[in-house]
Amino acid sequence: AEWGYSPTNGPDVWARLFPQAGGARQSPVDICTSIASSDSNLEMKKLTFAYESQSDLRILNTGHGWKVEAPQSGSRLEGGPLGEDIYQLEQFHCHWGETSAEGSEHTVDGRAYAGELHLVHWNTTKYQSFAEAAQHPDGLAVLGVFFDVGNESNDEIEKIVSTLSEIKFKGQFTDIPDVIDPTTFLPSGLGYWTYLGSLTTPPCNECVIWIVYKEPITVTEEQVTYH
Ligand SMILES: NS(=O)(=O)c1nccs1
Ligand SMILES: [Zn+2]
Repeated sequence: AEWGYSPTNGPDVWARLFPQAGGARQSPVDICTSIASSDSNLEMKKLTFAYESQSDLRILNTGHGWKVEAPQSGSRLEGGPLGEDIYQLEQFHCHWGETSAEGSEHTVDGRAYAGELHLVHWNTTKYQSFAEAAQHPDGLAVLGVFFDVGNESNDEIEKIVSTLSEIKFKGQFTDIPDVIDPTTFLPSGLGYWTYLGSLTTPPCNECVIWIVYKEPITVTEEQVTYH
């Protein structure tokens, strides 16, 4: 039985097929800004990231959005809530909705954004592979960036969504000819919320250190709704 978002295969029944979905640190969550506490340690150990630019990345229609496979041995995400470990980019993907009124996974004080980009990294200091890292509580680090709908389109996102007409069906993939630099997906304001959570889709492993940026990036309606 394929998991999805309908009443018979959606999040409320995932725990039947994927036991971890019934766990104590499940994502996504609603971020209640009034009870989020600031942590001076995080300010001391700044979160730093370094990405390579890559071309000919493969993009996949996951059936729930798009996913770009982007294993980058030269990338590094470290500091902030990540202790002494170095995390490496594995892939990035997007969650969106039928309309721009909803689509993000995390919400902020009950408010959903039009979509949410996830940059998925794994702990290469402690583990030998993405799959192994996903079995440990500090295995993955995912950067979440909210999409806000506005008048200006995002050029980097355009390079990605312009290929979607070639992969209309689940399981199809194609190459993105353009050079993609993941750094350009990040907002200018680097304030973030962080918490210990899980993969937001099955198998919902409780292995993710979440880092959700406060500032959304702006995209156009077309860039964040599937037709
Ligand atoms: N949406 S997520 O980044 O938590 C994720 N789920 C499965 C692999 S990566
Ligand atoms: Zn995701």
